[in-house]
Amino acid sequence: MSDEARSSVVPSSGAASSGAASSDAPSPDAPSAGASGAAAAPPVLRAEGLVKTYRGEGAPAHAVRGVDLVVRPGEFVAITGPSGAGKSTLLHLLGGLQRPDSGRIWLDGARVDGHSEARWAVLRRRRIGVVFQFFNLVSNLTVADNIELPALLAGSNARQARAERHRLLTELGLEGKERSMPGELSGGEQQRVALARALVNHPGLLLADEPTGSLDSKGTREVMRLLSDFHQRGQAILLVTHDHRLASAADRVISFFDGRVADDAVLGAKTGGGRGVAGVLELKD
Ligand SMILES: Nc1ncnc2c1ncn2[C@@H]1O[C@H](COP(=O)(O)OP(=O)(O)OP(=O)(O)O)[C@@H](O)[C@H]1O
Repeated sequence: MSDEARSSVVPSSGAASSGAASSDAPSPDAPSAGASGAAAAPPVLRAEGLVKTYRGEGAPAHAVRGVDLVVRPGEFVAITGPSGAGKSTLLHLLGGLQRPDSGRIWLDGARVDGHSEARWAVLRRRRIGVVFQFFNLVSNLTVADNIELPALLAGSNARQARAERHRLLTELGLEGKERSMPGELSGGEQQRVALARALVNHPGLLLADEPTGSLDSKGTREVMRLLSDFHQRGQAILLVTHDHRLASAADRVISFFDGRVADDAVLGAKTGGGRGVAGVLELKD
């Protein structure tokens, strides 16, 4: 079906994600070096042939029409595109928050698309951090508890969870807010707490769905600077944003349109490196 034709998300650097993997085993076709320099390391995330159609009362919405995607360790990839293009749906499929109609997903080389809800929940606790536009903090838990809870659930003891929470809050400039409730914080502060919660278990991949979408320009700058800092220290990030200025902080920008990849540009190949937060810092209120 032409509607469901697969759109290759192979980076323009020539790194390959194609080749139908036919088993649950880690895929043998290791990507070649990308512009980000993450040579032959296995992908942190790989997806093939993802399709998602919403079927309700009216006409079906073909949100994702066949997408292949590879994210390498330490890579910062932005997915940008107009409203309704299918960006959030794609991110939700990749994080196991929604199920594809068809297609396959690997995390660190292991097939995961057939996992139960419970196994996906474990993955999101340990190996994939997720941040959303509206923070999704637990409103009746303190900042400290919001961050420590996923660490405890993942098996850290209380001392380790406290130490990790302390390290992250310091790094994120939120010292002294441990006992605050989320509702007592600004939007930018709440998103920083959400980032700490997402990163407390050192996931290989951070999925961020419009993380600055409800922030003013100051909050946006703070959050983008932090994302950039974490990326500089090796964190792989997949950022969904409709804002091209924010996308320019990434190594690679995927333009999504009508459920398909319209373009996949490795910024480093063209410019000698992503712009980092430079474009973001120019944002004005
Ligand atoms: N739960 C749902 N039920 C039915 N249709 C949906 C649902 N969620 C999304 N859609 C439809 O799927 C398509 C893709 O939506 P999606 O939210 O993934 O796009 P998006 O690019 O993230 O948009 P935005 O930038 O506005 O958030 C749209 O046509 C949307 O109306």
